[in-house]
Amino acid sequence: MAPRILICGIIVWADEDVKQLLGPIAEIIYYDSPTRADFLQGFKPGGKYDGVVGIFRDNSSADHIGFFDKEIVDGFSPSVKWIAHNGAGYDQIDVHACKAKGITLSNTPGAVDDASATTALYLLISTVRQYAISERSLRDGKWKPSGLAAKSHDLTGRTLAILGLGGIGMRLAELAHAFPMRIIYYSRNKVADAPEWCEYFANVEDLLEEADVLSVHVPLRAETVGLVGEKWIRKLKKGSIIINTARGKVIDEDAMIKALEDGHLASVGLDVYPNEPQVNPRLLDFPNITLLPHMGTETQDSQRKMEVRALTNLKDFLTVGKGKDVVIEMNPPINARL
Ligand SMILES: O=C(O)C(=O)CO
Repeated sequence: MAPRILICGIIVWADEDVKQLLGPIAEIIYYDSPTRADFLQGFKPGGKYDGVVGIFRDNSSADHIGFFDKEIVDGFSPSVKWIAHNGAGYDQIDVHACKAKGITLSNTPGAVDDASATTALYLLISTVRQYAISERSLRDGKWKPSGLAAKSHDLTGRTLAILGLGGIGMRLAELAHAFPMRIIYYSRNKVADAPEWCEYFANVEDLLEEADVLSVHVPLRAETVGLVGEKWIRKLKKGSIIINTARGKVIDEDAMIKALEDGHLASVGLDVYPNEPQVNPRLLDFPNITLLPHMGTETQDSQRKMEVRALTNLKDFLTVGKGKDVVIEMNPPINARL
């Protein structure tokens, strides 16, 4: 009997790839659960998802069944061995519950780098040049607001501090280096293959003191909730800017809003929020900030790359027993052979 793979979400761009990659080697079933209770019921012996060995998951499934938290993961049949998440951030999945149950989790790093880094670049340019306020002024029939130049700068020669030099942070560094901006970064460890123009700071507070713009690229984990808080924000120079395309909860939103109110921060550019899709109404009152509705991977090219990459991880799991892109918390790896 062919191993069963559950598509838990929506495959938008890689419909043909599903057939090619998994069709010959698996029985593909599509989730059909309007509620969490129905989803969990499906994994009971004889249920519609019983015997599934691998799951493709994307964030759209959360609208019906919620996050892959401990309750969901614990409810999977023992046959489930692999979850291929379609996305770079996997904070909607309880990775420790997966590990405890012998389920390997993979994500799609790399596939999102271009689209997410260009989103950060857009926010960087928009905030430094105050484009959001000027566009609003034009739409209101008022041409440009007076005094804008006094609040706006060239990017050339200014310092971009990158918090977390993974794939997205590195791609943004390359793009911003073209101005050129000065690029500095903080990561837990110096990145071995970072170019020499990317200056490493072992001490985050030294980095913050040098930054004109701080761009956040760390994943959301228990230890990164509120990482960019009052103390770090106040270490930034007066008039600096924060860009966030990572996860909303990595920044202490109240501390950030306070710093916008008292002028310590000149602007922020946000693509992510603590409780998406809700956006704190206090943010909407600032004309000088740029807000996007989580556009980080809203391109067909990136979304297709992500879908193919997640499906390929499942194919590799089925054919050679291990997929690529296993998330870091899975170390040492689980032997996921069928
Ligand atoms: O891939 C992800 O996790 C994203 O949030 C992209 O914006």
